[in-house]
Amino acid sequence: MNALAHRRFLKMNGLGNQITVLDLRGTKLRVGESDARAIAAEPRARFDQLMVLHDAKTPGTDAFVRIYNTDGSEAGACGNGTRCVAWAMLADPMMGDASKTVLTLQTKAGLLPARRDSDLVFTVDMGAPRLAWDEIPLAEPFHDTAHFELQIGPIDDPILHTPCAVNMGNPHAVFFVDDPYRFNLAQIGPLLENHPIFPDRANIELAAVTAPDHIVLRVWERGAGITQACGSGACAALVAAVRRELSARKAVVSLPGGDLTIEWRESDDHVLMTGPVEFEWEGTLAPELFETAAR
Ligand SMILES: N[C@@H](CCC[C@H](N)C(=O)O)C(=O)O
Repeated sequence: MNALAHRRFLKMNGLGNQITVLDLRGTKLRVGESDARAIAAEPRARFDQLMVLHDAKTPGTDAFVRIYNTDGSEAGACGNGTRCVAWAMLADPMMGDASKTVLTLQTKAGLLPARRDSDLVFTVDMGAPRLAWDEIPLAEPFHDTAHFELQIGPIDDPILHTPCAVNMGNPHAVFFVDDPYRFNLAQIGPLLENHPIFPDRANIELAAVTAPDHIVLRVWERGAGITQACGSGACAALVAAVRRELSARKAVVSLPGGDLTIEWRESDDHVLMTGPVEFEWEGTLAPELFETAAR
């Protein structure tokens, strides 16, 4: 039997971004790509991102977190998922430590300190954006990653040819448009995500700056498709808007699932994301899940 069978999971969401939290601390268990895909296919455990907690690897951190997309691929950061994990580790009756209000998670992209602001609202320090072409990464050495030319045959709308690239623990390409809702994101998302200029693929953002402190955003997520919200995408959109001199360093980013407040702090270059979480239910992983996936 798959060793993950019968493990408890928490089903949560951050602004409708579907998050499942699985606590494997104190074990040597690991989630493989096919395990992640099997869990994503289970209606009660279904996720856009699976946040898997492992024992901390570094002194001063509370857990090492591996992040999986629905296609089984791994991501370096997940803003909405980090808020959900923070809730689980601070407030869940089984695994939470209610005496604490702050914690630091480590992912393969770095450290993510999180703070509980109120019952269901958390702020995550998403770190400093990485902006050099080879850090995003891009396949070609563009000097100005804030404004580079992207040729894409089947898409003839010139507005979709000049993105701003930002790495927020994962690669993002932000396209500034008049109205994100006028585009067929399901059609253009996969074409842009898999464009050869993005060797690690990319999350695709359509952003409209409606005021210096307000951005309307839709996201096509690498490995997960259209989601109701993407925390790192909201951070990338704000950073891109500042780089293009379109917005202030602090703004509300409105996604289909709701609003995040994002600040790109001048003092240390870090990006702070504040938003809510919602606990939906808990369950245990059924053994049949993995048997079906193995066939
Ligand atoms: N929804 C997330 C981002 C998840 C990772 C992304 N799909 C990737 O593979 O880079 C968020 O809230 O940041």
